[in-house]
Amino acid sequence: MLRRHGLFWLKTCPRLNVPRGQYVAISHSLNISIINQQRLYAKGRRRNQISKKEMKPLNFSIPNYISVNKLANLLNCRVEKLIKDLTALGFDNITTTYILSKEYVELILQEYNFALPSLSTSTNLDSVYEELKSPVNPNSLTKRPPVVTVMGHVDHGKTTIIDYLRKSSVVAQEHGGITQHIGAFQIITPKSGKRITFLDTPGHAAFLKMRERGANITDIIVLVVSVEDSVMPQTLEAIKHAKKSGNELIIAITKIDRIPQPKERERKIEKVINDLIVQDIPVEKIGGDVQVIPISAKTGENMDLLEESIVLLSELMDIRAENSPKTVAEGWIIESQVKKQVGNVATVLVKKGTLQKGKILICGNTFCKIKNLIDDKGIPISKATPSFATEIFGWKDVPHVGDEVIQVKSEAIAKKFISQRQDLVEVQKNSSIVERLNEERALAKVHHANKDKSKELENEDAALDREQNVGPKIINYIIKCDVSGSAEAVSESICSLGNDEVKCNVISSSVGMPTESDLKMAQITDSTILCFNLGNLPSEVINNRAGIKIKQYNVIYKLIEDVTETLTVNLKPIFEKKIISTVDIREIFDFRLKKKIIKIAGCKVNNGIIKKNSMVQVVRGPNDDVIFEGTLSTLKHNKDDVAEVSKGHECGITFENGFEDFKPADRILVYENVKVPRFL
Ligand SMILES: Nc1nc2c(ncn2[C@@H]2O[C@H](COP(=O)(O)OP(=O)(O)OP(=O)(O)O)[C@@H](O)[C@H]2O)c(=O)[nH]1
Repeated sequence: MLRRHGLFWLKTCPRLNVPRGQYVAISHSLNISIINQQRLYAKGRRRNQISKKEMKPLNFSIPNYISVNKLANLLNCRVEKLIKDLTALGFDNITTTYILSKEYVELILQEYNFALPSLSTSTNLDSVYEELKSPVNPNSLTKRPPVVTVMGHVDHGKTTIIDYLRKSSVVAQEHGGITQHIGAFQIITPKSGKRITFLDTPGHAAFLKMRERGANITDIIVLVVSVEDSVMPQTLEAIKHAKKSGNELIIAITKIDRIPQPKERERKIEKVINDLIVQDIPVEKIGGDVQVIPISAKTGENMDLLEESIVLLSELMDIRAENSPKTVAEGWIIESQVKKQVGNVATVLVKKGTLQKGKILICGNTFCKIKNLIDDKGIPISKATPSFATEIFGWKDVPHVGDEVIQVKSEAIAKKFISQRQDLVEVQKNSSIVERLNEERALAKVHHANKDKSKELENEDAALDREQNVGPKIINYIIKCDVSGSAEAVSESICSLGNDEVKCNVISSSVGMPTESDLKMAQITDSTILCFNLGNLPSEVINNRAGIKIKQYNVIYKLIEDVTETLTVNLKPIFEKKIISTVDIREIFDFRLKKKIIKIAGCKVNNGIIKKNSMVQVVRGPNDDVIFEGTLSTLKHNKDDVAEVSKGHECGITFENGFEDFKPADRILVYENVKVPRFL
């Protein structure tokens, strides 16, 4: 089990058939250990051998998320038993409020011998478009140009190299100087006449972003090191990326023109090489295969050598791809933007197949019917083959840099797959919320356990609820708006409301009517759904069965006012003492009750009324030092017990808990606790 973005990545899961990249929401602190997980799966395998006849039918549908408590209800078993069984299965620190994801519920149900209709599908965000791709046909692979990324420390000369290459290629190809920045460009080497594709800045950014996703769009990295500075922090960073990516490496030692004196130049170049050897770069000097080319991007010295070295290396690498128009085309977005007059455009680096006008591409949450293809010189082209970067017009929305592009047969198919992907995005969003909740609850539980061990015996949920009062009280909201701008504005406005005692927490904010999944999430997180500018809501949303509070607004200040009011109501109450009567103690009487002598305060009510259940303070001296605070035990008029005594009348008083340390001239202040209005 591998950890990934705080979730756990089930690499191989025999029963769920979870593919690489599929993850399930288990919190760090509450995860089931690897050993226990293996135990769970091993049990699962044995369970698979149980005959179908022995299986119990499942009479409910499995929700995406469910608390242990509710699962126990559905299974008609005691929650304590379910927790015990879950612990035996390997779940640590499970509480009744712990939220289980569908995948785990399925495992648990199998453990309980339930016949599941079919196990969760194995699609995830990374693989949702996989089935659109065509398998590689080794027979139709043809050579393609290498794709090169230039990396190195700041100011070491990356841009100057790229500028030199672009300009020289423009001049060489006589395209009249029309150049345009599309994130990648191609050169034709002067000697061998071979093509190389360079990822232009932000090639570096795109490279890193795609590498994060496990994709590798570069074949060769040119590591630029200034002869003057040698290896610097970002050089090390680039070396790290290069090693991790497994890309071939070529070293370009730049700015050699700055050291005209040959011997000094030689010495400096040697130093750079030695510094690289220290970093475990297998340069040719020590018998390795990493070429080192000293260059000047200013004067052009050895630039042709650098280009030819790249060609040579790519020849050795034998870089190939399918380029037939019949192959399903694939590529990567390396730049995207909205252009005036033409709309959404994106530069696609082609990985396989051939891009042509009219073809339909899917990418993230958008798609495109290719209207036009433009090359890096700004010239319209009829097709783009592997390793070419081309600007493509016709996207419905601007695709994201680093996203994969895949050809689809029709717009209908594109829409269908995008909708599937959006569902998965929703599921992923929810799993991270669930994970956060589980973690918060686990932390609260640990806090609770540390603070008061004796509470362990108490009802866990009740104790947990109390502990969750530690820190500010959190009021959860789910925001649904007409447009994303409003969703952001509402979310930002209400997030800033609150103080140390009570705070808003936006569980999610999105565009559109509240969905089934929003309602479920609101139920799990005890959230109110705030709808802004949505018009009439469907009655099944307003009258939802779970009783989730849905509030509707079309004026933002009204929404903020309402949320502020809710927060205010949730502020901890503050009470002030209000004196409603004062009573003088005049004499002390001894009263014999059975064998005990009891002291009675003989008093006179100065103002107001004293009642039997009044809260009082007994005060003494000029500073009204409080010597007792509490309630009365008895209140008598003459010898009779009375409920109250009013102004001007005498009475006999004893106090709760046997307090008798009063003297004549002490005073009794009768008070009420009055709630003080609070504001945020
Ligand atoms: N003399 C000389 N100057 C160079 C050479 N290469 C780059 N320079 C200069 O070095 C400075 C930095 O060069 P850039 O190409 O901007 O460096 P960079 O690595 O792209 O910098 P960042 O984009 O900021 O990371 C500029 O003033 C260039 O003119 C070279 O080969 N010779």
